[in-house]
Amino acid sequence: MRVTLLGHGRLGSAIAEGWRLTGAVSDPTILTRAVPPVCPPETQALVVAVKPAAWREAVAPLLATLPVDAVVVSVMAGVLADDLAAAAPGRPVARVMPTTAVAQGQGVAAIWSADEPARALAHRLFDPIADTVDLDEEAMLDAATAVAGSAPAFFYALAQALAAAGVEAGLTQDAAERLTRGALRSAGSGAGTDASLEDLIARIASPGGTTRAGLDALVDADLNGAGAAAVQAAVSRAQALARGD
Ligand SMILES: NC(=O)C1=CN([C@@H]2O[C@H](COP(=O)(O)OP(=O)(O)OC[C@H]3O[C@@H](n4cnc5c(N)ncnc54)[C@H](OP(=O)(O)O)[C@@H]3O)[C@@H](O)[C@H]2O)C=CC1
Ligand SMILES: O=C(O)[C@@H]1CCC=N1
Repeated sequence: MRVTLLGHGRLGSAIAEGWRLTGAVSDPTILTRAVPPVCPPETQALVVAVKPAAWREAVAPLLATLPVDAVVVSVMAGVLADDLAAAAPGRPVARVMPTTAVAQGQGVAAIWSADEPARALAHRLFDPIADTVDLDEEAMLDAATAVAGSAPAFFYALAQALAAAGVEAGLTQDAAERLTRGALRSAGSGAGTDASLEDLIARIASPGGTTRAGLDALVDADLNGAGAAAVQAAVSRAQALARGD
C-alpha cells in the first residue's frame, strides 16, 4: 500500500518504525515541516499524526496533491471525522487511536470509521503493528483514548508513585526504580497472555499475603475513584479538543 505519513513526532515515528519492523508498509512518504507538503500521486492513505491544534494548517497544503480516492486516517485525539472530511472533501475518513508500542509491533489500537472500505484500510495499516479493537461509534474513541492512548502514562505514573513509596520504605532511588520498572515489565508480560485481569491478580495475591494487603489498601485509598477521575478527565479533554478549545 502507498502511504503518506504526515507528522513524524512521538507517535508518527513509532508508527513508521512499526511498519518498518513488520514490513507492513514499505517506504512510506514521510512529511515533516522540513520537506515540501506534497503527496505522491499514488497515495492510497494519508495518515495524519500531528497535534490536534496543528492539523488544519498541516493538511491544507496537501489537498492539491492528495488523490480524491485516498483515505484520510487520523490518529489524533479529539479531531472529529466530520471536520476531517470537510477539510479533505470527498476523501473517506477513518480514525485510529493507537499506543506508541506500535513501534515494536505490540501496540493496541481502537479503530472507527463510518465507511467500511476506509475501516478495512485502517485495519491493513494497524493490524500488523497492534491489537486492533473495532468501535461502533465515533464518540467511543474518546474513552479509547483514555484507556489506551493515554493509559500507558497512567501506568507509569502509578509505577512512579510505587517507586517513591519504596524509597520511603528504605530502598535507594536506583533500587526502587529498577525494581518497579521490572514489576511493570512483569505486569506487561502477563497482560500479553489470554488470562483475565482478575486471574492475573489472583495468581499473585496469595490469600492472607502481602499483595492482598496492598490491594485492599489501594481500594481503601480510592483506586477506583482515581481510575475514574483519570478517564473522565481525558475524555473531557478530548471533547474540548474537538470543540477547538
Ligand atoms: N504520543 C502518544 O502516545 C499518542 C499521540 N496521539 C496523537 O498523535 C498526534 C501526534 O502526537 P505526538 O506524536 O505525541 O506529537 P509530536 O508533537 O511528538 O509530533 C507531532 C509532529 O507533527 C509535526 N508537524 C506539525 N506540523 C506539521 C506540518 N505542517 N507538517 C509536517 N509535520 C508537522 C511536528 O513537527 P514540529 O516538532 O516541527 O512541530 C511533530 O514532529 C496527536 O494528535 C495525538 O493526539 C495518539 C495516541 C498516542
Ligand atoms: O496526550 C495526548 O493528548 C495524546 C493522545 C493520547 C496519548 N497522547
